[in-house]
Amino acid sequence: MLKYTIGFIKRGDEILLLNREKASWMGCWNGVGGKLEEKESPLQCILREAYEETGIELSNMEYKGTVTWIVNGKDAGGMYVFLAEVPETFEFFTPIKTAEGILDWKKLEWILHPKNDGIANLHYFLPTMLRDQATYNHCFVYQNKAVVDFYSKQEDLTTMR
Ligand SMILES: Nc1nc2c([nH]c(=O)n2[C@H]2C[C@H](O)[C@@H](COP(=O)(O)OP(=O)(O)OP(=O)(O)O)O2)c(=O)[nH]1
Repeated sequence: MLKYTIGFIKRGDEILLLNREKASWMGCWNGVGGKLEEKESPLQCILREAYEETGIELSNMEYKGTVTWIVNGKDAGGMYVFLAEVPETFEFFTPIKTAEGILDWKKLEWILHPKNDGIANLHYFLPTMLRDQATYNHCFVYQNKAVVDFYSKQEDLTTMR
């Protein structure tokens, strides 16, 4: 079982991102989400975290796979990834300053721009996740803070039943 969830709320060509105020995330835009609580399923966790962090009550989010990290040769855990598409008419006015940080709708073009270093490592896995119906296991290999390898594998759902 992985420890975290991350979720992307998509409205047209924008995604609602959070710039957390926590020291470890300072200045870095990322999806909503957080740590799984005891006895909570990944879906329950992301729906709770999305509500806590944005106030948006989603009834469902689509499971899109996992992201895991290997840091200096060691398994460093990972997160379950979810997506929710809301209609383009969905009203949620930003930027909003919350207890967690700042929420804002960000254009996909901005999120995926290769020169954008004000964002968590989303450009590696977000395009596949948005394009493909299948679920994937994405893996980052870090050497200290630098990504030295990244690979994705389509999830084999037969082994998960
Ligand atoms: N894109 C990306 N997201 C990450 C990475 N590592 C990581 O924890 N996340 C995600 C998982 C969660 O959605 C979020 C972590 O949020 P958080 O540490 O504030 O979680 P939390 O509020 O539940 O934690 P806590 O206050 O209970 O300690 O960031 C990463 O390397 N890349």
